[in-house]
Amino acid sequence: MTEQPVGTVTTSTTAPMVAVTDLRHSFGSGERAVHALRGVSFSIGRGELTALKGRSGSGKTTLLNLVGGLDNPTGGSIALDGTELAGLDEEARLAMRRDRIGFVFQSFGLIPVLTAAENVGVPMRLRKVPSAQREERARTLLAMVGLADHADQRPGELSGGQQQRVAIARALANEPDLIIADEPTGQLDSETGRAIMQLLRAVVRSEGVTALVATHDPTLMELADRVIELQDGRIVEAAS
Ligand SMILES: Nc1ncnc2c1ncn2[C@@H]1O[C@H](COP(=O)(O)OP(=O)(O)OP(=O)(O)O)[C@@H](O)[C@H]1O
Repeated sequence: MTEQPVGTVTTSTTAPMVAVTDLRHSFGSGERAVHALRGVSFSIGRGELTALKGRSGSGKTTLLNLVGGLDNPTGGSIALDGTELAGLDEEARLAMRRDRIGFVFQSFGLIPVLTAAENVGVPMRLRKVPSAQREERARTLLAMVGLADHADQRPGELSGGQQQRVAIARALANEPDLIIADEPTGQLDSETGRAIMQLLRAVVRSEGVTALVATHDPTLMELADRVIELQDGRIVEAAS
């Protein structure tokens, strides 16, 4: 049994990993308000890889930030594994992000002065995992993403594709239930991008995680279990 923070809804084993209902989000107010999301609803089952597509400005990043608990929606609700994000206090929300979600960004987001293994260890440090255990898991994860021989190199000594592999290993460090990735291949050439997408597909399968990935990359759309398309803050297509 995992401990439930006070004030959260009890997790149900049948709940979808992600349930988004009539989600709305605006930036600013009055006449100048930008309505980035205008009533978005969908759910993602456990172990599914969902690609989120849409033109620039359609609301993809806004949606990922809300699902990841990085921002509060203007309206509607988000439940992760049956827990309503709106019902969590700041501490519980932080714990949810740290322990149950792994983030992957377009710009990799690695710490330049740390080695690949130390970067992968960062989320575990936040959870106070002892260093020997951290080191061992970091090396296991780096081997899984094909970087066994690069554990002691710093990001500046790695290619873009290798850096994104480190970021994927880092996202898996705390055995998350959900991976949220925003344009993970946006800075990579198409061949490297394809390899990263195949890696994401493989880890979603092998680790049993759920993934929501914003992308313009047709490779991921082919590999995804489903594709959700956003247009002007609304879902226009939710193919399975
Ligand atoms: N912090 C902000 N302040 C004001 N408007 C914002 C802010 N962030 C996003 N927006 C607006 O919200 C809308 C949705 O933006 P969002 O970044 O979610 O789109 P996107 O689909 O991720 O685009 P891209 O593919 O270019 O990353 C856009 O009109 C954008 O200008």
